Amino acid sequence: MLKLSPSVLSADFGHLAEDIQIIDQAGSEYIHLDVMDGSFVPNISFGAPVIKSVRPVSDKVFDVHLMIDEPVRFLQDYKNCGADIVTVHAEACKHLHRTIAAIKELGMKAGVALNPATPLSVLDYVLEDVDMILIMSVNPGFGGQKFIPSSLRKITETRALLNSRGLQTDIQVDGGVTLSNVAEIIQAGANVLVAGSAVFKGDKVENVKAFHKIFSEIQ
Ligand SMILES: O=C(CO)[C@H](O)[C@H](O)COP(=O)(O)O
Repeated sequence: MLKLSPSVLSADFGHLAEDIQIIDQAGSEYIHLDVMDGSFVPNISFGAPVIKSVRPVSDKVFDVHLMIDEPVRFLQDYKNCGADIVTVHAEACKHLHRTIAAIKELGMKAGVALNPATPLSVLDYVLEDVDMILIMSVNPGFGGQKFIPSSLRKITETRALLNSRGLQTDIQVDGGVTLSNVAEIIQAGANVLVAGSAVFKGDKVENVKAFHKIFSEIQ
């Protein structure tokens, strides 16, 4: 099933709770929360206290993308603030296998994100343990960037690898996803689509509906 995960990085932080309620009521399946530490990525966003403060406004899946160094240090905080899925970057973990196991031991789903230059092969020995693979289609740190075209081949190769092992793991794509390119991203094999500016710029409800219209034409 195709799922839309609007990235609140592009929301109005002064009205974050209201913006989350709007995209929830418009039908978004997930809420994507981008945590940035100013070290792993060149930007700082928000952390567990902010997520905890907006958790009561929505029952949707809180899909937390940790763009932070050594995220294993903070997993308990993300469990406590109500994260359902925690995605860590392969590049940010000294011990990726241990970090995935720790996320699952806390009762959350484990995602692993790959930056545009990171090969799929880093997942070879953890593939069976991962609930979601996040293919970054921009260099992480900022919203509103352009989709990197080589990401399409990476998505195709990820789906082929999963199929070859009989796995139906979710493939999430994040960065530069728009109403114009989402169909080809899905056709390449993605099923969880993150969109920041394409949802929050303009009419949020109409934008969510427009993504879902495309999803229904493909499904
Ligand atoms: O992880 C991110 C940036 O690191 C954001 O989720 C992503 O960039 C979404 O923004 P947009 O859809 O505007 O590209």
